[in-house]
Amino acid sequence: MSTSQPHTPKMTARNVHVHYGTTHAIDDVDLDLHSDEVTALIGPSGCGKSTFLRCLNRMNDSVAGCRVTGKITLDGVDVYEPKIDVVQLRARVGMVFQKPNPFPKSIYDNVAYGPRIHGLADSRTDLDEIVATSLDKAGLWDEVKDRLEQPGTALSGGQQQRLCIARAIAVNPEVILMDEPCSALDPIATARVEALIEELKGRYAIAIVTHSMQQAARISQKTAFFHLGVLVEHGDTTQIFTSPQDDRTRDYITGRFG
Ligand SMILES: Nc1ncnc2c1ncn2[C@@H]1O[C@H](COP(=O)(O)OP(=O)(O)OP(=O)(O)O)[C@@H](O)[C@H]1O
Repeated sequence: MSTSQPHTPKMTARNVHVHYGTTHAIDDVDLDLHSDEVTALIGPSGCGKSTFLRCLNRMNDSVAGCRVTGKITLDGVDVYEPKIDVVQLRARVGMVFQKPNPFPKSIYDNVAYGPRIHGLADSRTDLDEIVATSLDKAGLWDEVKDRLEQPGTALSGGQQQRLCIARAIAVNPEVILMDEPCSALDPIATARVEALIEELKGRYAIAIVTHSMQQAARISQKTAFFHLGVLVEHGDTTQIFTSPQDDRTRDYITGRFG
């Protein structure tokens, strides 16, 4: 659960640069993520949105040739310090991907997997409770409660994405990173996931990469516009969409490029 004061950022990024070999993918980015807030990361293809998102829970660690410099903190602690346990970090800073990726296991075991490896349940009853609560928070419980032993992969795409969100929630994250979570979903499933993000924002700091300006405007309180690896502009979503300060932001949100 959040330990930050409301005005204290949950996560901070300062002077963050990312290189893939000789490609400078992120160039001196500063950004804060706050609890109780959704931050949308927008910008044209290849501008570095996913790269930046993946730095926040060190998903880039395993990418060959990727080098991250600068400082990223969670509750004031540098997440790149050698003492940081990356498995614990990724439980605190969970991730939901573009394509729903349930494990080839039952619905129950998909959600129970994290709590089991992190020792969060003392008994089967505890585990049952965590699974039920997580599925409920993810808005999926009523649809699956009578078929928890069926494979997660047998659900619809939208249900699978909500299962992946339940899986992230099950280990009590403080931050949830979402990389285009609705791009593989139809409009109805998208609306359900957006409604879920709206409900979840009271409990977690959420950062979401999206190509949809409408989605960013609907679900986020803060918007960060990236271009060629640079964070061009960041602020209240309403301000970014109604009175952007930079011509590049204005051109992008009005559809002149991207
Ligand atoms: N694994 C990788 N190896 C080498 N270069 C990479 C790798 N991943 C991304 N890049 C490069 O880093 C830059 C930023 O890519 P990134 O995927 O972060 O952009 P993006 O804004 O998320 O794009 P999109 O909206 O198309 O998903 C691009 O130039 C891309 O080619």
